[in-house]
Amino acid sequence: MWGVRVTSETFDVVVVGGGAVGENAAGRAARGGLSTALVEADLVGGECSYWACMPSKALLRPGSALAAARRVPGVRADEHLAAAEVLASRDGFTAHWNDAGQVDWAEGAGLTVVRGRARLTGPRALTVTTPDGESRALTARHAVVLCTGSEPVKPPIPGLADTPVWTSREATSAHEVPGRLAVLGGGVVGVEMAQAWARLGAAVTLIVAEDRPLAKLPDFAGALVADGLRADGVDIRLNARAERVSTVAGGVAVQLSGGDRVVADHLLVATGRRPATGGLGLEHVGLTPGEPLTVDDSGLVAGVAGGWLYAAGDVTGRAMLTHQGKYGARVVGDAIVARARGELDQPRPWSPHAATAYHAAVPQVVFTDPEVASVGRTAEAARRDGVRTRVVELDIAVAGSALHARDYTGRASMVVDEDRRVLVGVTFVGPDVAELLHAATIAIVGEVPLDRLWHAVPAYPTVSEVWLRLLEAYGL
Ligand SMILES: Cc1cc2nc3c(=O)[nH]c(=O)nc-3n(C[C@H](O)[C@H](O)[C@H](O)COP(=O)(O)OP(=O)(O)OC[C@H]3O[C@@H](n4cnc5c(N)ncnc54)[C@H](O)[C@@H]3O)c2cc1C
Ligand SMILES: NC(=O)c1ccc[n+]([C@@H]2O[C@H](COP(=O)([O-])OP(=O)(O)OC[C@H]3O[C@@H](n4cnc5c(N)ncnc54)[C@H](O)[C@@H]3O)[C@@H](O)[C@H]2O)c1
Repeated sequence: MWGVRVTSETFDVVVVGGGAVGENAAGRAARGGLSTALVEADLVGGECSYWACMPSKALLRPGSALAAARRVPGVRADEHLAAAEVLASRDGFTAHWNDAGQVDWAEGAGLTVVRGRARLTGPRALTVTTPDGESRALTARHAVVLCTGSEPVKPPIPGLADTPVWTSREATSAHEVPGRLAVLGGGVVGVEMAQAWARLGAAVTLIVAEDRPLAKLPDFAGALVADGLRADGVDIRLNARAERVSTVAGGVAVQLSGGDRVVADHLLVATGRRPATGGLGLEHVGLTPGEPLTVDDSGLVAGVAGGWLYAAGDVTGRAMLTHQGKYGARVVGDAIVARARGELDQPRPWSPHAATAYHAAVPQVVFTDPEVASVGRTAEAARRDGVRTRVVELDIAVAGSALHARDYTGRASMVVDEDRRVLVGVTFVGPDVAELLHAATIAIVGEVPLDRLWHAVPAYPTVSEVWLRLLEAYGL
């Protein structure tokens, strides 16, 4: 092409997308001795580091700590959050949106970092358009791994497309506390950001389409989180449908069905995400742009012959969580190395080359106050899978919880596969329950029989004694 310099390079593996997931896939491939390029269009580290997990938790943690202190008898925690310092601390956690540290890590791990936007041009072949407009043709001897993440979905609400709104990027990187913030969507982003900004001083209205926030989780989770948000002054509109969004003087207005109108300085649209598969050249390898990439448990993309195209993370549409995507990426990287050595055909479930946990035990924490920590299947999902279930559900009321906080309010449930007498799902809701979760993940992945779990004695007086209460309530 006139005026455009084209260079051509070959690597064993080319990973497209340098988010947490791409970094892990590339890191494992390089560790296995394969020459590996990591192509990133924006910041190495991706969404999680700069506009998602890290900044959102940096915004939430000070409020959780202050609320926790206030719940302990005898602690005088009269102070308010120092918003400017919280925002400055958040800026530190995002390294001020500078990826030099992560590029250093990648190069230290032996990766070649390629800056630019990649698209497939055919089997094992890509073109990268660099920030200065040059084209680099990359060829992969063994594998291309797509780790391009996800993008926010905006529902087709009249006026929304023409109104400037916040996505999670603005909500996690804003440098001022808004006076009034409206949040559309009662999912994980919606509840976390509603609480973070409410505790930093914003007047927050949360617009929820269902009868409770977090509607994908067991009922009690959404109910307890709604109580927590209301205690922070969040105005929650349940069963609310946004009919029109418009710009008004000084902000944004959301017209709700039933006649109510919410006016705010900013509107955060938090109505879900979809895999980012547009503009990737998928049509050149027989796939449909815009659709999620369906993968097998070793990460191989379905519908592509030759066993060279892999994907991991949000782009697959499987659980959109950093830890889960990184797990899938480790599996992909190791599977590519094993296949390059001729050591792998079909991976066995639970082997290092099969991301089997996706089917059984995906852990997630919603970092609100109270926290929601869940792993495995809900009772409904297990029943849909044909599992004969029994659910045990109770309040978290043990010596450890009483000591942990005055009027500790929390609830726990476990879903038991009655035929195998093992756990298939566990949910905890309450202050600081996040760290209880890994025990549940281990019990589910290990398929620990309840009769053996009975011998895992929780220390006294910890909140973990709720495990004992759950097993007693089951009948042990
Ligand atoms: C507000 C918010 C909070 C969250 N909090 C948590 C949390 O606490 N815990 C948790 O587990 N998960 C959390 N998540 C989810 C988590 O952020 C994602 O699951 C995770 O970032 C997915 O990682 P990824 O590498 O697949 O995608 P991404 O992080 O999106 O990375 C994809 C990368 O690919 C690059 N890219 C895309 N297309 C191209 C191309 N053609 N060429 C080159 N590069 C390209 C992008 O620039 C990007 O850097 C949160 C999400 C949001 C929105
Ligand atoms: N702590 C964490 O692990 C964490 C935190 C934030 C985000 N995430 C991940 O990021 C992804 C995206 O999060 P999210 O909250 O955007 O998606 P989500 O799918 O969790 O929730 C989207 C919400 O928007 C609602 N919604 C959709 N259309 C609507 C409309 N027209 N009007 C009103 N409400 C509408 C849905 O009912 C749902 O409650 C999720 O997969 C989540 O797991 C994880």
